[in-house]
Amino acid sequence: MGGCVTSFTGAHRFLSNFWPAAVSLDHIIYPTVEHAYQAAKSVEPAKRAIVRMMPNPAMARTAGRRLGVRRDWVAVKVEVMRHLLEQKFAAGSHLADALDATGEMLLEEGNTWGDRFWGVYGGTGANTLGRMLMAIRTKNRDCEFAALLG
Ligand SMILES: Nc1nc(O)c(N)c(N[C@@H]2O[C@H](COP(=O)(O)O)[C@@H](O)[C@H]2O)n1
Repeated sequence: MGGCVTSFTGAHRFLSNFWPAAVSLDHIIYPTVEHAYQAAKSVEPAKRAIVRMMPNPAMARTAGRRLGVRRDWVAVKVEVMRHLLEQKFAAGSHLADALDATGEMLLEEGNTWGDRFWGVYGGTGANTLGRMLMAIRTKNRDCEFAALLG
């Protein structure tokens, strides 16, 4: 199955970081990747707790953006995101199955909020989130193949 997912909406909403999925950050569980990613901007447990308690991911994002980021944030944020997404789409989970069902489709978080780092806005962007999801999709398949071979 080729083609392209150009926004994480509708049937592909589960690809968004706003989708409910319990993930762990430093042994604390967060309700969505967005909650955990935004909390990770700070190393202070009290600030992380404020983000974790937000009732929805949009509010977690707003709260996270007000934290003031840790000094190494730019250096670590991609690895933080990868760590969280690997949990969300852990091989064998129903979300991993849904990701696998996207076949060979190009995954792009086309967006209206101007994000050209994680997604694509106005036809351009690094699409870092989409590329990570496609890499996890491939990795999960490789693991499954390796397990079949024993
Ligand atoms: N679904 C969704 N709705 C929005 O309104 C968004 N802004 C996003 N983007 C997500 O925000 C995170 C990046 O936040 P920072 O710019 O680093 O503060 C990342 O998870 C994007 O996917 N998504």
